[in-house]
Amino acid sequence: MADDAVSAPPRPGPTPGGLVADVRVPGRLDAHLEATPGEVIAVIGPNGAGKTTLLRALAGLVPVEGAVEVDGASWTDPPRLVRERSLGFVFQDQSLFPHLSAVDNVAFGLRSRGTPRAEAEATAHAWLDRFGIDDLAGRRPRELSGGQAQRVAIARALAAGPDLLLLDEPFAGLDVGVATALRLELSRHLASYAGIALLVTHDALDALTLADTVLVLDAGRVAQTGTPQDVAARPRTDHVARLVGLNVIREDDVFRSFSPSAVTVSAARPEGSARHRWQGRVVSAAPHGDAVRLLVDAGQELIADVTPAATSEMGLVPGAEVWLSVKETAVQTYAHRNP
Ligand SMILES: Nc1ncnc2c1ncn2[C@@H]1O[C@H](COP(=O)(O)OP(=O)(O)OP(=O)(O)O)[C@@H](O)[C@H]1O
Repeated sequence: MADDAVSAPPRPGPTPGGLVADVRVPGRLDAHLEATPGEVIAVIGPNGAGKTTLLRALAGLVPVEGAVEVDGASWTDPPRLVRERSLGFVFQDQSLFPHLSAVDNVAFGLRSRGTPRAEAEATAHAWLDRFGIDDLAGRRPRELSGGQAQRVAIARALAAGPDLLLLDEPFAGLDVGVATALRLELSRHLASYAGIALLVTHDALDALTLADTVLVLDAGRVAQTGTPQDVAARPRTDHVARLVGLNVIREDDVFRSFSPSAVTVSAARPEGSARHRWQGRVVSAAPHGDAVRLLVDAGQELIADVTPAATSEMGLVPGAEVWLSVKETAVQTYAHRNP
């Protein structure tokens, strides 16, 4: 048994059914979401939008009004205890058990679901091996680097093949290189994971590379859902526009977005009949690739990329008054609501 399990780690769980949830936490969150088996949903939004609350509510760590249904079974009526939900989670404050070795941490979830010790350990070793850290199986969490500990935590969450995998900023606090390697590994594991994964992230790259669907939360509500490509191309909130490096303005019932490189910055009011033109004040100027990225307060914040030469010639320092304009042909217009 052990040999089999080590050479061929079990694919996570039987294919579960979908998720349908109306998650209401008074004053903090009011969100509806649906997901199908195998779907990876990136949850993005500004600080305080309710991302962590959503995950904790699905896990049963925060009491919810509404209903959570997974694979046709209610998790809320009657309320199921956290340990009775088919869940794997990596929460920022829910670190590894410090007194258990890496392999025992990974085996813990399996053991608590009744898997015999030897089988649980063999499966845990197989998962550590998949993450390339089985040689560290005997180490306690304090003897692991941040990246290694996070691999153990993700392996632990996946090992029991849960219906729902909840990852709250799994790469936060890791060095860029370590985060990049872990992102690649996670994307491999998510590709063969049969359950539904929700991944909270502040990083557009995570949303674009790991997710099938992006769910944008804003002030406790779902502001937008769609494919990563759609959300990136047609953002409906300022936060997402910033995340993907676009400007977005709202006009009546449409949004208009345009790239910072399409913005012309001038000291005087632009001639002609440019429809899109704003007067504002430079808030900040910072290097951005070969350009300088200006953040301008023009009633709303807009970003514009200019050359370093133009920055010094025009004195584009914080406080400088400027005009911004953008040609109609560089502006993408789309409806306010999902079709
Ligand atoms: N334990 C709590 N009790 C009461 N309110 C809370 C609690 N935890 C969070 N909140 C509030 O609920 C709202 C959503 O917080 P939440 O942590 O879910 O946001 P978030 O999107 O995860 O933010 P961040 O990106 O900063 O982690 C915030 O207004 C927050 O102040």
